[in-house]
Amino acid sequence: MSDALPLRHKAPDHLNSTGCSIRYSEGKGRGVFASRKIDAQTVVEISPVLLFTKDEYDAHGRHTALDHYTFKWPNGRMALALGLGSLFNHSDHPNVTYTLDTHTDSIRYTTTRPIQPDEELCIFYGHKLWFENAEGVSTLLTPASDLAEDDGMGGLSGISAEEEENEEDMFAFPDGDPSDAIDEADLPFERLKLFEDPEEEAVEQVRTTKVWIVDLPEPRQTNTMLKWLKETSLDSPLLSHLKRVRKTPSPSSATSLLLLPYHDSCPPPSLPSLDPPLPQPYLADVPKTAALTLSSCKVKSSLWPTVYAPRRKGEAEVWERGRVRWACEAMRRVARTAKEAKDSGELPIVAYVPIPYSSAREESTPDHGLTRECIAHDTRKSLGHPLKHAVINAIRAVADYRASTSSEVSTTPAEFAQGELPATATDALTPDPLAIDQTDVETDKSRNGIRYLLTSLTLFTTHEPCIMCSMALLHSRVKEVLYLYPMEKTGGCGGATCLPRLEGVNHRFGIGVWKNFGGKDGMGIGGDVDA
Ligand SMILES: C[S@@+](CC[C@H](N)C(=O)[O-])C[C@H]1O[C@@H](n2cnc3c(N)ncnc32)[C@H](O)[C@@H]1O
Repeated sequence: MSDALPLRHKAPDHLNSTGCSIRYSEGKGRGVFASRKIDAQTVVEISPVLLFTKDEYDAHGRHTALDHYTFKWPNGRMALALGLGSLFNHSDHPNVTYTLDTHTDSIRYTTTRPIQPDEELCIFYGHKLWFENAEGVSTLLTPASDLAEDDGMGGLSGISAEEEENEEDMFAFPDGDPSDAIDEADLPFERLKLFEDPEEEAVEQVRTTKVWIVDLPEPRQTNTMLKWLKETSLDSPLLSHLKRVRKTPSPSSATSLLLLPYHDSCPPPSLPSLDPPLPQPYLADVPKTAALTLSSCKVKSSLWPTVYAPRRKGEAEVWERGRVRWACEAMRRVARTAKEAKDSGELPIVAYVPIPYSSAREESTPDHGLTRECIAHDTRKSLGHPLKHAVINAIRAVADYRASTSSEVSTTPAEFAQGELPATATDALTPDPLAIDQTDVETDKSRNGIRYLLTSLTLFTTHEPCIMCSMALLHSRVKEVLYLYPMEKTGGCGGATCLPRLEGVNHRFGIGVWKNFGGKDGMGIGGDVDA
C-alpha cells in the first residue's frame, strides 16, 4: 500500500523465472514489473493462497491491512495470495488477467498482450476501488462514485471464487501451444453462416441473373468494346465473378461480350457505332456467383465462362489456440463487467473492443487504430436515454479514446478492403446510398466519422446487438462480433434478423454465438433482457 510503504524502501529482489520483479510504482506502492519482454498469453505467476475461515476473517482479518489484499473464496472464506500474487496493482487497462483455482487453492496470472521490459504488470480489481487510482479517473465506465453501495466485497474480491468456478466452465480453454489450429467443432462459439453455399453441380441448380450481352461481328472489336465499357463506367463489379468475353469455338467462331447487369426493365444499352455495326444486345441468364468447385465451374461455364474461386474471401478463418484463449479472456471480462453493471443498477449488458489478437502477439503488425481496449455498459437506465445501448457506448468509447490521443486512425484502404465484401460474393449487391466513400476516407482522415471505424476489430458483448446496434456495427465496419446471449425478439445478428446477411448491405461482419450459453445464467447477468 502506497501510504505504508514510502518510496525510499528498497524492493526485495525476487527470483521469478517468468521475468517478473518487484519495484515501486508511482503512487501505488510496490508493484510487479517485467524485467524482460514477456509474450502475450504467458502464465507469469501461480500463487498458492492462504485461507481464512469466515469467522476468523470477520473477527480479525477484515479490520487489518489484509482486507486490501484478500479474495473471496467459497464457503465465506477469504484467501490471501502468496508469492507475487498480492502485489499486482490495479489498472483500468490491465495487461494481466487472473483466474481463481479452487481445486489447487491457487490463483493464476496470465498476460493479455506482449509486455515490454520495465512495464508494470497490473490486474483489474473492479470498479469499486477503495483508494485513489494513481492512474486517474476511469472514463470508460460509470465512475465508482456513481455505483451502488459497496456490496461487502473487500479488497481484491471483485469476483468471488464461486462465481469464478462458474466462469471456469464458461470461459476456460485448454492450455497448449498458442499456434495450434483449433477445429471448428472445438471453438467455444459457433459461427453463424452468412451465406448458404448451395451445391450448384447441375445446370438446374445454378442460381442465375440476367445480363445484357452483345455478339461481336469481328473478334478484333473486343478490345475496343472493353475500353468503351471502362470509359463509360458500365464495367460493373457485380459481374466480376464472370469472364467478360465468351468465345464460341468453330464452326460459328463467335465472340460475345458481357455488357451489364439487367435491372427492372431497363432498356438495352446504346452501343458505340463500329464498323461493321454491332447487332442489338440481348438478355441472357448467367451464373449469379463464382464456382466453388471444379465440377460446378464446368456446369456454370456452360452458361457463361465463370471464375473458379474455391475459397471465399471472408470465409471463416482458422483460429489458433492463442486467439481462442484471447477471446475467452475477453468474454470473461465482458461477463464480469456486466455483473458489476448489474450490481450498480444498470442493465447487465456490456460491449468490449479489445486490442486485436494479431497485434497483441506481433508487435510489428499495425495497431488497427486501437492501442487501448475500450469497454462500455448499457446506460439507458442511469441516463434515461433510450439509445445508450452498450454497443453504441462502446463504439463511442473507441472514438473518444482516439480523439483523446494525438494518433489518428491508421486504417489504410488496404485494411478497409480486408473487411469488405468477399471478392466473389456478388449476390445482387446494390450500392448503399449510406456507404462511406473510401476515396474520401483515404484523402480526408479528419472527416467526421472516421474515429468510429472498427475495421479489423472484434467486438465482444453479453447480448446479441439489437437491430439499431447491428446497423451501427455495420457502418463501423467491425470485423466480427461475438456474443453470449441470443436475442430472439430484438437481435440484429441472427435473432429477429441478421443484418450482415441482407442483400444490399455494403459490409458484412462475422458473427459468433458463445456455445451453450443461451438460457444459462451462471454469471447472474441475465439472459432475459431482450430489449
Ligand atoms: C493488493 S495491494 C497491491 C500491492 C501494494 N501496492 C503494496 O505495495 O503492497 C492493493 C493496494 O495497492 C495500492 N494500489 C493498487 N493499485 C493502485 C492504483 N492503481 N493506484 C493507487 N494505489 C494502488 C492500494 O493501496 C491498494 O490498497
